[in-house]
Amino acid sequence: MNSLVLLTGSTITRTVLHRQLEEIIGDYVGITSFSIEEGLPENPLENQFIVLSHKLAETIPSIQQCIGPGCKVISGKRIINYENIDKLLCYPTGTSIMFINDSLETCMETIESLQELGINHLHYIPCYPGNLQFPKVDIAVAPSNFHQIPPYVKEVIRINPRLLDISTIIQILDHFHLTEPGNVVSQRYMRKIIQLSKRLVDAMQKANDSNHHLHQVLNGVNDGILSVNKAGYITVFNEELGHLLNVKPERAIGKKLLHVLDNPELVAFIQNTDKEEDRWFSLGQIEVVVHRFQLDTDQSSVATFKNARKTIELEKRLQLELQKKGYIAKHTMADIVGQSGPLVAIKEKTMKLAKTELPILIEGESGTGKELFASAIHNCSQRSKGPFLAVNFSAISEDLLESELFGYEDGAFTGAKKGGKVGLFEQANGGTIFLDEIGDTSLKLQARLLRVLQEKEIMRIGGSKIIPIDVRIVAATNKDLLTMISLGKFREDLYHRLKVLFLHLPVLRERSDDIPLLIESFMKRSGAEQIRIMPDVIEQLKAMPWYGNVRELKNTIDYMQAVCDGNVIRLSDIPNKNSFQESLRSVQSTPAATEYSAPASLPAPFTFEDEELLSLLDALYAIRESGQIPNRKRLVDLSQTWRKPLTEQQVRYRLNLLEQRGYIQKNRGRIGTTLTPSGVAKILANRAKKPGM
Ligand SMILES: Nc1ncnc2c1ncn2[C@@H]1O[C@H](COP(=O)(O)OP(=O)(O)OP(=O)(O)O)[C@@H](O)[C@H]1O
Repeated sequence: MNSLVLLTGSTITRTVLHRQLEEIIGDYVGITSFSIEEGLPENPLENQFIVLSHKLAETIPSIQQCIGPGCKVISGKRIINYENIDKLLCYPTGTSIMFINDSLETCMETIESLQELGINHLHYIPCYPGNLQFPKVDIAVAPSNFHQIPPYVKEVIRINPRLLDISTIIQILDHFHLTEPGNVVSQRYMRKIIQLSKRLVDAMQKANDSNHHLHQVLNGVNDGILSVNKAGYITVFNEELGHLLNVKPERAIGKKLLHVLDNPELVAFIQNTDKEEDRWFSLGQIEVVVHRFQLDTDQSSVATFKNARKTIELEKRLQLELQKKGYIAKHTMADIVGQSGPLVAIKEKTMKLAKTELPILIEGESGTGKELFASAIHNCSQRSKGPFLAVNFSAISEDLLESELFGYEDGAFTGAKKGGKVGLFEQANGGTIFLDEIGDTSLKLQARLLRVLQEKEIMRIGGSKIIPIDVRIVAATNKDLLTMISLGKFREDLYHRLKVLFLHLPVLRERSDDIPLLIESFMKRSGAEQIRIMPDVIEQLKAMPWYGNVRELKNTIDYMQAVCDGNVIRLSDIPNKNSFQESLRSVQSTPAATEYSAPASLPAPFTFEDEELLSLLDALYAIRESGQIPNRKRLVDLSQTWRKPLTEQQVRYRLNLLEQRGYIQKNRGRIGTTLTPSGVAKILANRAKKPGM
């Protein structure tokens, strides 16, 4: 039988080349192989056909000693081993790659072969014994037996020793007369080569496809996108930018930026390597906002161009959408009325805290303006263009609250809406969520909220997907959370997460100097500027304790406007003493001693125009029963048949009173006013007394 002896330097090369030859000619030729590493034959070989793994092997003395008389020797030429090399195609142009091999020569040879194969978009840095000063890069190509790769390298592409190239294989086949057309050996070799090439082509195709895809994405974007490399040449220029600048992308890519843009100020701005920045530019008829930043990897500058007019229109549309859904913050810092020391101080603090992204806890008695401040915080934060959603924890039942906040997947529970539901946290993405009355949350919900604050992600009820959310949390309470923590009713960890920043709103009795300003603003807001208020009334109002704070003051003003005669508010118009909210401390002992003041939900006996209030409550109930949403207009209409028909303002005042007494709950948006269980009980008891009503 024919025989061949393979001589190599390293064991790994011997194994790889032996396998290669075995696959091609193993059926016809007996192959023996030796490596210097493992030891060469002790006696010189005679009359053998010897294949050396490398041209240089001829010059190695131990190899020379092996070659005895009658031997025919050929030095193999080698070609890069395709296996794993296709991975290199996936890296972006210009990526730096540490290229390790046994000598500078083999490094350079292999790098050249790669470049010839078309894998020439990368920056290869040769490393070899004698020059193992590893560069600080994330990717390395290294022989499979090389193990001293620095630990910071994130990905190592292992390459097997290079294979014998086709010319060497043909020489071997020739020697054994195996090259005749149709010979199975040459066919097998060709098949192998074709398979390898096909893999390479496939990988290139994949790279092309993803390039094409990226190209489509870039051109589908509504903003102009530009990238300029370190040397000032344009590498990315999408179609939208072409429209904005009136330049065809193919005429821009590859050109120097300053030859394409004739606005030196803009060129300087884009190539400025300082921090990220936005600037407004006029380009002919078009106004654009340019955002510039630098890529860390290769110091390219990237700039996005937004058409200012379109962006403003888009923002307006977005605001309108949010408005339609009721997801906007109605109040700004300017709506917070008052010039007293405590109010000015808290406004200044609020403005500073609003600028951060951290959660804020607002504490304060009922009616001090917690919701007003939350709304103002959103509007002067960087999220002001995003949605603002307010959730009142005491107004919604626990189960409903959980599904409202987190949403649910299709079929998560009986009665779940088909197709699932997007929760409020998801809807508030990019904006602020206001968690009002946070002290009224169950421990179970507190645990879920804690996770949101810690992980900034949620999972819908019945879902398994983790959804990241970008929402700022502002929470408020009129309860003393520290006491609740000591009673085991509030989680301490949640408290600290919520209270990263903290605002304690001053009570009205500590800033009675603000009362005249507040009165003036409420009168203006309700369009009652023609009504005069006597100075002694203001003095008396300033002297009152206002346990219901600004809300109570506002309700009182509304009431006085409704009842006053001849457009003048006099002392006699101030409501009966019993109508005012009492200090909780004087009314209650436990367990709500955790609250600062009487909660609005405590049903109190009617002391003011009982009959009218009951009629109104009944009317609300009737409207709800008929499946309609009660609003002020409907209530005014209904009252026209009563002994004393009500005006819209009177209805509003009475609704406030009903809410303070805990009989109704005024909700935002489409839910409208709802009756609380105490309200329903009151109606039913009243109807039982007066069946005709
Ligand atoms: N400084 C202020 N300037 C103008 N209006 C105010 C001010 N503070 C509160 N208000 C008004 O008082 C009413 C009650 O305010 P808000 O609902 O924000 O109070 P709250 O503290 O959230 O009450 P609760 O604890 O009962 O929910 C609102 O109509 C609000 O606009």
